[in-house]
Amino acid sequence: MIEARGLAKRFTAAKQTVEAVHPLNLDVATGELVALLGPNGAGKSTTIRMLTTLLAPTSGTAYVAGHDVLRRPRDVRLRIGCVGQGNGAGLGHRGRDELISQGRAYGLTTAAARARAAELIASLELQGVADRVVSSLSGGQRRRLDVALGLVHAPQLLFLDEPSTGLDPQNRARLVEHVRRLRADHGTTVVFTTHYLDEADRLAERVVIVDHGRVIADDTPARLKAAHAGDRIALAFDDERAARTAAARAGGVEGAAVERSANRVDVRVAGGARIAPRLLGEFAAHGAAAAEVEVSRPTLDDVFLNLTGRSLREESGDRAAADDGAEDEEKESAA
Ligand SMILES: Nc1ncnc2c1ncn2[C@@H]1O[C@H](COP(=O)(O)OP(=O)(O)OP(=O)(O)O)[C@@H](O)[C@H]1O
Repeated sequence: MIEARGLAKRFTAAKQTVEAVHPLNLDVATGELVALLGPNGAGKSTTIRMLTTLLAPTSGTAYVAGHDVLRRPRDVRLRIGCVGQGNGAGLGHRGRDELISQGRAYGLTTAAARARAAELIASLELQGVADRVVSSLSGGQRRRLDVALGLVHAPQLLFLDEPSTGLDPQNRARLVEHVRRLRADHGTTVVFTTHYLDEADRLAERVVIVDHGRVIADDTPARLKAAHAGDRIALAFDDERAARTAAARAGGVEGAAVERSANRVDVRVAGGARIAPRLLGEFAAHGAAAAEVEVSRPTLDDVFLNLTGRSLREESGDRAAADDGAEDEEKESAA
């Protein structure tokens, strides 16, 4: 469904060059549900904009839904849906009318566009919402309407750029459910970006982690966690002496990474739940009984931390910093 080879984008602005996307190879098979994950400014949106024909690559090629994004942008656009970071619907219009006009723009007859709008309203639970003007809708309702707009022409491939940003947890969960159902019911291939690591973990079958414009990992969430992050055994002791003894004992466990800070010890190791009871017994036998213990499974953030030495969470706060001072010199391909 997607075959990108050496796809790259360089922006030049105010005598500064930003390598937004380094030559990137990406294959997405039909029906896959793929998350692009990375900190602000990593190059996720730029990648999606190149794949959706909105931005011309500096170099490289990409076939999307069977067509070359540079040579056959129209054919690509007819086959894909794209929900960007902004709202797609006109604020003064009713959602249903927006859906119908979008259907007409894709060549459906008025009757077919009406039927399609009704179908999407039902499947995205927009009854009662679609007949109000867009400006009166909540963020979550608008986001669902945006997704519906992206689906009017029944695309084979749907791109969602941060679909859940700004939504409350309940609406995020609903959107995730809708995306899942979409794939189950229609076999739609979905590529989405997100800053929510738990969302990528729960929804995606495959996670492509991007950092500084490069793909640094690409696998299922489970395999990424197994390969790059162990379970975490967090321990607290009554005093520092006990913590030091425990850290030394834990250091003897094969493959364990141990960190101590005052009376706290963190052990990263595969199979932590199995290893923890044995360790606790060993600590106690050496006069260093633990006061508290917590075993947690790794997250995708632990994977990122392990790969880059930085936390995705620390970096996802300041969007403005990533875009700072960059004038827009991109070349938009004609609509
Ligand atoms: N039009 C532009 N002109 C100049 N630089 C740009 C432009 N668009 C993006 N960039 C730069 O390219 C890099 C990648 O940006 P991009 O928006 O693709 O990142 P992202 O991973 O989508 O980030 P976010 O999570 O914040 O949306 C950043 O350094 C950004 O400042």
